[in-house]
Amino acid sequence: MTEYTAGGDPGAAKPAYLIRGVRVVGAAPTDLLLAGGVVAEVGRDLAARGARVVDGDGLVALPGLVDLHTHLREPGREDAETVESGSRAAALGGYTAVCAMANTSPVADTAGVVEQVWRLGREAGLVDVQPIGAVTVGLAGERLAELGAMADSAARVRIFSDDGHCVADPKLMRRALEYVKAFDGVIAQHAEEPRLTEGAQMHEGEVSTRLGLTGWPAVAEEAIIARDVLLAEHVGSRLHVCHLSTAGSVEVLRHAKKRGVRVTAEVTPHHLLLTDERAASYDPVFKVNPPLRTSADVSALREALVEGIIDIVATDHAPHALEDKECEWAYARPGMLGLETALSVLLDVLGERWDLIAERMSRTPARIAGLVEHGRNPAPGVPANLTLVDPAARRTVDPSEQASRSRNTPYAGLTLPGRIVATFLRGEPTVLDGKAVK
Ligand SMILES: NC(=O)N[C@@H](CC(=O)O)C(=O)O
Repeated sequence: MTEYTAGGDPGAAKPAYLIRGVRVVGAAPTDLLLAGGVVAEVGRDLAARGARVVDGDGLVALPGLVDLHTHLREPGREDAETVESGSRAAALGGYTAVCAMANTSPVADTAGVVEQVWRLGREAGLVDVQPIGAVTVGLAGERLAELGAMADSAARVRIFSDDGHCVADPKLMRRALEYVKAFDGVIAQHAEEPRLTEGAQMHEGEVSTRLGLTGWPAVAEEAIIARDVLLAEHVGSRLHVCHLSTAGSVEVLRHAKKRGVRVTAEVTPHHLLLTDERAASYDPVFKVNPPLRTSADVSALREALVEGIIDIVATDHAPHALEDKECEWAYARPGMLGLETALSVLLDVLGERWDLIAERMSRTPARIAGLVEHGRNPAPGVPANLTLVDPAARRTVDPSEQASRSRNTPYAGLTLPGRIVATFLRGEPTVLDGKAVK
């Protein structure tokens, strides 16, 4: 009887894996044989034939998670994160692909920088790292970056974003939307009208008034989304809205989708769980852009995610070095870690709605990013990118246990459901028994 291996040169053959008795979304427990980089067989009581056996009893198999919004900080701030440390954090969080934001130093606004990030991702080999290119040179909002050269590069960039900054100039935004149509690209907008958020420290509302901190009004986000869906409709191009955070934004999006505008949107785990009341602690770990909003916003975001008005969950994983976070609120950088806790937060927020979780955290983000190897339910012949979750486990978040180089998780001390037991990238484990393999 032939022995299963991962294929290729027999001398260098990688072991095959047999996952026994795992629950695949929407189906009864089954065995999954991973060999040759793909799911080779699905069925009951498969013979191991040399494959390494993983006990899937009580576990759920999801298509590997896909994050459309990750800050990896390399090049430039390797003290906060590297492509490798961020990739490891992602794998431990159940991800098999992440899209790396362009606000590095130098900015990822040329073919050279996006290729560098892409190559570093391949070398780390823990998740597929798909670089996002900047929309404007140096994120300065003045001139379009080399979108075509980045699209034609080895990194094959399809998503462009000035995230951290809004493409505020409507003429430039229109041009960018027009330009990317040629290769079915998408502009991912950080929706923040800068004139309305000058000096802003937190959400503008009752809590900011009480604390005496300058507010970031909801309308600063909603006004840009309203403008951009109209521009996207006019041009017939694809718009993606980053980290949507207000109830009003949901209504604008609902209207745009009803009109058939080609718009998609993401929400972060933290905007689904935390509110602006956290700012009362003056702990800068809760400072983020866009800011934490009210409980009414949180409810609206949850409903919109279930309904599909919001298409996906994206982490906005934003690692920051200690000196950028352990300081006075006003001086702290905005941003929170997200990769290693996202699935647990979603289980807490949605409960065990596995098909919905697979849709919002894997299948749809893969489709938006054009990552055809990802976001597919395990079936014979499908690339073996998947993650195994133990839904019965609970864990208390400890910042010192994060694989990220940074410690700025807003969930420290919080007990959350679910644990990632294993992650497979093209049939090879990046995480086994809850630990990174390399
Ligand atoms: N989301 C954040 O709070 N921070 C982001 C950039 C940004 O959107 O400001 C970062 O890069 O740190």
